[in-house]
Amino acid sequence: MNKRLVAFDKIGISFDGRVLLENIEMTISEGEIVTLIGPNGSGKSTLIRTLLGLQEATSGEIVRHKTLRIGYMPQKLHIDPTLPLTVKHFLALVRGVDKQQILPTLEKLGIGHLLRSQVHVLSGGETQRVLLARALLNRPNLLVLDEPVQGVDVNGQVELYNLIENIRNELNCGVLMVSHDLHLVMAKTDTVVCVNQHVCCSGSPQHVTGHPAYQALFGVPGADESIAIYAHQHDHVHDDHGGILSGKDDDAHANCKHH
Ligand SMILES: Nc1ncnc2c1ncn2[C@@H]1O[C@H](COP(=O)(O)OP(=O)(O)OP(=O)(O)O)[C@@H](O)[C@H]1O
Repeated sequence: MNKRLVAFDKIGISFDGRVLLENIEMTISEGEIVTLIGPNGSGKSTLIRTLLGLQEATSGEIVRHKTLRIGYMPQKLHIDPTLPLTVKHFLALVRGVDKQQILPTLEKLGIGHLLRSQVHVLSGGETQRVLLARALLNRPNLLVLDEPVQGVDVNGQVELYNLIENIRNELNCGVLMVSHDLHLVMAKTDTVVCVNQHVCCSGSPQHVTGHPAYQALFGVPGADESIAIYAHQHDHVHDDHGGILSGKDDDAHANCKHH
């Protein structure tokens, strides 16, 4: 059986007394692709930051397997555009990197030809692959990807998701990713976790997309299935502290795991 790499155990996060997340339960095992979805500002990146140890949880704990080794791919590359920096030098900055692995890793991701390119001239898709290469050079057993296809066109998105799936198949690593795309990502995911203050629903893509809580949150496109539109129907009301107000909108949470 694949080993469990991470378990979020009743994680709660509040800022200035405002509850952002509560009672978050989620696990990621080797070989498993888990995708976090949820509306803007629902705390997906904050959960990732908590896993990375950059944000403290207000309650609960994250249980990490003793062998856990994370390769993290951030949403964006923040580098001063006036700073001359080649892809090779950028990747050589990875702590403990085996420099012999830089070119093979780039080649595996189809960007070996970019070795001597300046990082700030790369396209959106090329930048994402370089960031993925950096995450892989950390020799992870868990890849953590925060919106990995951001700034990439639809064809590029399909290719990137295919790459991520191939990497998982090859390394048997776990993958935790945040995504706003509901259609493409579903096909590449073992487990979907839908957060909106709490875990509204989770499970296989088939289970989640058929779940009333998911359907209450996301508009599912009917006529044109070729492109999924991220449509968050915010059909319940939060109070000033992020709590969910009761009333006629209760149905949106009627099927949630946590109240
Ligand atoms: N350190 C912090 N102090 C105060 N508020 C914070 C802090 N970090 C995050 N927040 C707030 O928490 C909320 C959730 O932010 P987060 O970036 O995790 O959401 P998200 O689900 O990733 O959003 P998006 O889909 O837009 O990327 C935001 O309102 C943000 O301003």
